Amino acid sequence: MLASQKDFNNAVSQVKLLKEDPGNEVKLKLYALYKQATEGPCNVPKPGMLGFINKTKWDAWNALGSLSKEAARQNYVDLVSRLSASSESPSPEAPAADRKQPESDSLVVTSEDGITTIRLNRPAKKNALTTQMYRDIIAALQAASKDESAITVLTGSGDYYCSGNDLTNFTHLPAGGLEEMARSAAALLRDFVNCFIDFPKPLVAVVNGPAVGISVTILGLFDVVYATDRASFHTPFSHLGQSPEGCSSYTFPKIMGSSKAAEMLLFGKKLTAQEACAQGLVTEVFPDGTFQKEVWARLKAYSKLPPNAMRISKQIIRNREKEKLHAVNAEESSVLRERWQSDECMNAIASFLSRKVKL
Ligand SMILES: CCCCCCCCCCC/C=C/C(=O)SCCNC(=O)CCNC(=O)[C@H](O)C(C)(C)COP(=O)(O)OP(=O)(O)OC[C@H]1O[C@@H](n2cnc3c(N)ncnc32)[C@H](O)[C@@H]1OP(=O)(O)O
Repeated sequence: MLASQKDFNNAVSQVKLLKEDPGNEVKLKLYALYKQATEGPCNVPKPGMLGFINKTKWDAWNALGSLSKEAARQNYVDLVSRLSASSESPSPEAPAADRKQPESDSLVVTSEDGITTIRLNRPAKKNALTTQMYRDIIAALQAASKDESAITVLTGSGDYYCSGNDLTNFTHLPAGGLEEMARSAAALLRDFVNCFIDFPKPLVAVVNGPAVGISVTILGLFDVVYATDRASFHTPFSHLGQSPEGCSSYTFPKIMGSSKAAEMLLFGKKLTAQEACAQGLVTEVFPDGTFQKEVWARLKAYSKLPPNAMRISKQIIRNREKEKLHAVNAEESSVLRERWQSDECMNAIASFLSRKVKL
């Protein structure tokens, strides 16, 4: 569900309480989103060249094009909540030794040689993501964005990279029932994906085996994806009565063209590593026998490059897409919230859990 008028009004008040000046670029973004949320698409004439400040503000508003008032309101609320969170964080640098360790053993975070590695560590369950793991990954990414490492890596332990959402997440019904469960799952999903959209450093996926569901869709938000030739890429959303997330409804058609994206996202076509590389989802495929050695040697060399230059280059490459990605994430999460309450979805999960169906 998109942010309400009340959420928006709260965010407008919160901006005035920020402890740190967010800088001109962010203030311009806030201005543009505020205008779009309250007045809709830019509808006033472009100021002349002499009114430099007004022209800059007009350009920022106009750049939002036909973004709906609701999506602009949501993006404004998200931006303010990120600003509030970062202005409350105690220190800009969190050295690896001080890093808060994840709550569960299913995630292991290490920092070495300029690389922070976030490892999914639930091999007996093919690294399926529990609710706690989503939360731990959010915390790990937030810490990695501020630590001293140059590059951040996500990878898996064992023979799988990740089998996607742990389908038993949906079996623990809270007191508010299915509706409440879908609401909180959508909120968690949105926060999780937002962290990938906003991650400021080079983000690399080291895909050590098959990948399913959300672990595949978020690959479109990584900067580089290295895969073993044993990996496969599977998004069986229709089989599960669900719909795409991780911004894949936007990134996949952009990466591979709409018909190849449709075959994956609508029909659940599973790609081999070589196919995923040919489609542009994977950067490079390595033979399984030498995968770890080759990939880590390469990442160690890259981690010695000047970190600020890499951050700034990433910013240039990604920034103009960010608002769009936040809007896509909000929409996908809201659609899934409905899907999770559907019979199609509940039956599919029940079938998996009763061992009748394997994907
Ligand atoms: C309040 C609510 C919180 C909500 C949390 C946030 C929600 C965000 C959700 C975002 C939407 C995400 C969507 C997706 O990711 S869709 C994809 C979901 N994944 C699957 O459907 C994969 C299901 N698994 C399989 O089909 C097979 O297990 C697999 C092909 C992956 C492997 O088969 P294989 O035969 O090699 O191995 P096993 O099946 O024997 O697996 C070993 C054990 O691991 C368990 N397992 C594997 N995957 C999952 C999974 N995704 N969820 C739960 N459990 C999983 C499997 O059951 C085996 O367990 P046992 O040894 O106990 O039998």
